[in-house]
Amino acid sequence: MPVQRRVNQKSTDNNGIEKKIKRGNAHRQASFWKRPPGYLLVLTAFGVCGAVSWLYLTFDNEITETLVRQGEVVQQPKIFQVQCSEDYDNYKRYPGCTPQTCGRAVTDGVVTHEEARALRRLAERGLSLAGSDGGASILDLHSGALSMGKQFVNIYRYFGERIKDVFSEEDFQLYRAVRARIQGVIAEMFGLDPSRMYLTKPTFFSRINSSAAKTTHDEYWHPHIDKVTYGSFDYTSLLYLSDYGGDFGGGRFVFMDADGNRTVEPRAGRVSFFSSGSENLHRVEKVGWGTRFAITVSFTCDPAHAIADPALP
Ligand SMILES: O=C(O)CCC(=O)C(=O)O
Ligand SMILES: [Fe+2]
Repeated sequence: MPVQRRVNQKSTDNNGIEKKIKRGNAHRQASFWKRPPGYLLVLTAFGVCGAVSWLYLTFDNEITETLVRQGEVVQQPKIFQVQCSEDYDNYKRYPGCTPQTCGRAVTDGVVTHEEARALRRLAERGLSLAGSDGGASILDLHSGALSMGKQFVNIYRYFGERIKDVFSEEDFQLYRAVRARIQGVIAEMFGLDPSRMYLTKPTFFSRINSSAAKTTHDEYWHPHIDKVTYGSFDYTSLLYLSDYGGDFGGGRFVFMDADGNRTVEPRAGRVSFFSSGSENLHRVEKVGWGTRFAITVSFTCDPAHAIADPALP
């Protein structure tokens, strides 16, 4: 797995750096008694610093480019093409849906501020019923899964008829309308037939704060590939419901490319979408303060993995 390779490579590099520094120290200690000229010590120090910086910049992969800032308003999708990974050679192809070209895009022109506010209120109401003991809680309106303590409950079973006091038919209509618009914009950007792509599970609201993780479910920050993590995903979309820098700090979305990191700063109403293969390895930065709300809405090309829109039971 690329994630694994990166980690191993990094620790090998760190070992290399450590060895270099240790070698440098040993050299300095041995030659101290011979009192070398001062300029040699200065040159050695510069050399070691230079080598360490070069190795760090080359291999640490912490060089970051911001694709879209929170304060920017992107009415038409801002598109970033990336080469499709070779994984697609091993997947079944679905005409009109399987990516021919891969990439990512961000748009603020699909969901209005009012819709984002209404969806955020929906998320707040639902997640206030329970929530994780750690920093990351989810609410899946399709399956009914809601984080509770260190596990999940099914809101439809747990709350029964009372769930109708929490969510209204209009809430579900709004989810459906927004889902359909996101599907349309993904189809347009990737040149797909929207009737050949299907909503898939899980589709969930997330609420993240800076509380310490209590279980692995709270560890949202790990690098991952959605197609690997979720299986059925072909296109992932994220609808942000709160503002980076205003509602929370940290929590930027990070594409981890071979030549560096590229971030998207969440903004309420912003939709970020991408092909779900390993060309779009990504992670979420740890949230440092405040609360971050988002919805993950994803699509599959495989009709066998299609799900219906969430609905009140
Ligand atoms: O919330 C985000 O920005 C990303 C979440 C994510 O990577 C996922 O749901 O797979
Ligand atoms: Fe993801």
